[in-house]
Amino acid sequence: MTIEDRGEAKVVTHALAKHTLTQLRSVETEQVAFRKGLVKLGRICGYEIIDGVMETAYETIQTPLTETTGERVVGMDDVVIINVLRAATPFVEGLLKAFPRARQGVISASRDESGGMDDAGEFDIEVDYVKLPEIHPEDTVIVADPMLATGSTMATVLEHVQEMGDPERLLVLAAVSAPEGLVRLNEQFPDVEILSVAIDDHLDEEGYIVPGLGDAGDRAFRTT
Ligand SMILES: O=P(O)(O)OC[C@H]1O[C@H](OP(=O)(O)OP(=O)(O)O)[C@H](O)[C@@H]1O
Ligand SMILES: O=c1cc[nH]c(=O)[nH]1
Ligand SMILES: [Mg+2]
Repeated sequence: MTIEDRGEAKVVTHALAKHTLTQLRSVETEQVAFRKGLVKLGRICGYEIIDGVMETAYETIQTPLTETTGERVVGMDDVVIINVLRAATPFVEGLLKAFPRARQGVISASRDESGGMDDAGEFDIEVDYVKLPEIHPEDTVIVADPMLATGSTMATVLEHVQEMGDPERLLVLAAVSAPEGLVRLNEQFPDVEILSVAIDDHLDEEGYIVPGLGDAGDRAFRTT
């Protein structure tokens, strides 16, 4: 099993996930490699969710030669993936390789960085576009965003997602999380499972994760 429960979050410890995240962290990694790295990490995390979070069931099948027992992942057709624009777009592209039939939602939510963090360590969040599917009781919902910093964006997104229904599992998937964001989400959304490839050290005074990987959206989209 390459998912470890660290209390505040489950951590994806697969060697290829760590390797890929290290490439993403490096300042030498330019836009195309950065974007491809996020796609790759999304695919690895998708496979890890299948292996470490979802369940399998046995069933009898007929091969061309004989009847035998096979194993299938339960609920592959009941997966919903939410793309938090914009940095999650390549991450979600990778996740979709693991869950090609997922129903998808899109929400544009981003930090208003003009006023900085407030005294509580939070940002105002601008929500420009919301298109989420209905969520059913049997669903596994994965809300993907590579960066979980103060948790302001994800808290806003989760409020919108919860309005769409009550799924069997609600997962937040991040590449890098800060302790501050994990504390906030665990307090505000105790039933949400958080999965991250890394839990970093702290946030700097501008709300960036340290050591982190910088601004994921800017690096993937070549903006400043
Ligand atoms: O936990 P928080 O403090 O809310 O920070 C995390 C958010 O910041 C980044 O998005 P950003 O606002 O930079 O938007 P972008 O994806 O368009 O770059 C990131 O992709 C998260 O959505
Ligand atoms: O470190 C951070 C924090 C928020 N958003 C990012 O892209 N990076
Ligand atoms: Mg950004």
